[in-house]
Amino acid sequence: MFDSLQDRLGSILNGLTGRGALSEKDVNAALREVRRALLEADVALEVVRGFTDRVRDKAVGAELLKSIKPGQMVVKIVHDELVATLGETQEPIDLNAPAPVVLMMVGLQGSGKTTTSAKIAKRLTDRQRKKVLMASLDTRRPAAQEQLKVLGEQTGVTTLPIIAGQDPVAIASRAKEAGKLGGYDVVILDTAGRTHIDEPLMVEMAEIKARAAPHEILLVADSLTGQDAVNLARSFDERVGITGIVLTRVDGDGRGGAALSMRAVTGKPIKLIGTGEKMDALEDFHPARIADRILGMGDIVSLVERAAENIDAEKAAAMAKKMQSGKFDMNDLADQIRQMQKMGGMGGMLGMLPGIGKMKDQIAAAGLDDKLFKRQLAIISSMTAAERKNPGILKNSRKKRIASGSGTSAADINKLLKMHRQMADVMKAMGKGGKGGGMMGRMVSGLAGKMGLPGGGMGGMPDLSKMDPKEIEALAKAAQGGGGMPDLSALSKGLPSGLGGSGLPGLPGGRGGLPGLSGFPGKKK
Ligand SMILES: Nc1nc2c(ncn2[C@@H]2O[C@H](COP(=O)(O)OP(=O)(O)OP(=O)(O)O)[C@@H](O)[C@H]2O)c(=O)[nH]1
Repeated sequence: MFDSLQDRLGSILNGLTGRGALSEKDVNAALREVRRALLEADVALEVVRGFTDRVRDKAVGAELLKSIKPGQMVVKIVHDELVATLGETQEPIDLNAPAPVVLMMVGLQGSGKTTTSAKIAKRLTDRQRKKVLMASLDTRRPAAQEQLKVLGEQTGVTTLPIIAGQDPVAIASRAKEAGKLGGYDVVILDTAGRTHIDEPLMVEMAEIKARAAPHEILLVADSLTGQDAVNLARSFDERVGITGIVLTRVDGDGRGGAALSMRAVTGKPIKLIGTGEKMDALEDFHPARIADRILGMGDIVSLVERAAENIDAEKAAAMAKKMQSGKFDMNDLADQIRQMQKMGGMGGMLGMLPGIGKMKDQIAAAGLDDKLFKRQLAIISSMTAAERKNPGILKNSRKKRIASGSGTSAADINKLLKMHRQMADVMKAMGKGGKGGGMMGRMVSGLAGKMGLPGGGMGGMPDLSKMDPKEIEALAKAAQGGGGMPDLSALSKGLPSGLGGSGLPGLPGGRGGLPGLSGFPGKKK
């Protein structure tokens, strides 16, 4: 399964992984090969285009991680994009409805509908202890109802007794009624197929749907038919409305085009895959596992994931050092803001402190949420590299340009600059007198810990109780006024007694550059 694609992608990406540097040209050349490989695997053209475009965008803009070669990064990007294309998460059959839950199986003749119905029935019986009733609605092919009966006997699943001459819609009604009366959890309706989609088939499906009110309509499609399977899914969805797809004969499909295109083209999830003729040859469709199988480079993917985690911790440590030396430019400020965003913004950060979680709504209402960070980041990214390094050179005319470039006002820019100046001052002051990285350093490494990264103290939260009260006081004083950051000294008044202060927070302090932490506890009793 996916063998040929695995071989092709493997050799293309292997050619990249060993190299120390990659140019845009290298990436483009590799992506051309990837594109060809996907097309040869019968992946839909529109899916291939979107896929390679997104990989290119991400690969070109990717932040290079120390200890990771650029090619390895590309492998990870391709992997993630495969997972996204396949649908991200596994979607099980949904049985969340009043019993009996009706599953309607639709598809063309010979796609594996009857076999799959029995496989699903067996799985629900064995794994989920469901009481399942199966009914064949195929009155066209003489042996069809008998075939399901035999499979039912084989798997120990009850089938609806056959009444000769009854039409499909009547059988559907009878099955549902029998399901109700017999206390069944699930009723599976195996509908008739055709060699191709035609009007009578669609009319019949619509009538059965109206009568049986199925909770799931699962299209059974043959993986080996590639793009035809995808087009079939689209047509069935338009006419009948499907809720999911079961792809059969995946065991014989070396190309995988249907599996890869289905979700992106139809928007409907592949829920299960058939991997053989035996009754237990049915597997959940896990996008991440399928991507692993297609790419066969699991080691590299997890290597990059680990490195990305470490880099955050390293960044935090480097930031602490920078702050100590007082070299804190607009790039560093942007990094800080991004860190805060990662933590879920001001609300998210405060939510980690005991007793403050409830204030989140007030913080959001006061506009101190992500929007503020976004505005601040927009301002910084509208500056030139030189301005970011040394914001002191910004003239009023440039401020106006930046304001219009970032959709803000000159006042916003002044606030941000003031905030930066004050933060830099505080860092410098703390760096001189500070020990062990200063408060901000500890805060940063504390936050890193909270994110599950190495280097955090006290379960990751900045351990304010161990901090020198003078340090906090100095920071708070220097931080008053200016800037667009919230003044936490006001917030802290609302902290429960154990954390100092009383009464409700007077939100927002608003003028504070850096959060005024004066109200935080100095030492624990
Ligand atoms: N290798 C393999 N064979 C399968 C799979 N699913 C079904 N088959 C085989 O495909 C053949 C046709 O399956 P059926 O279940 O009879 O197909 P159907 O869609 O019900 O066909 P009609 O009843 O004619 O509409 C059978 O021989 C199955 O054993 C699968 O996942 N892998």
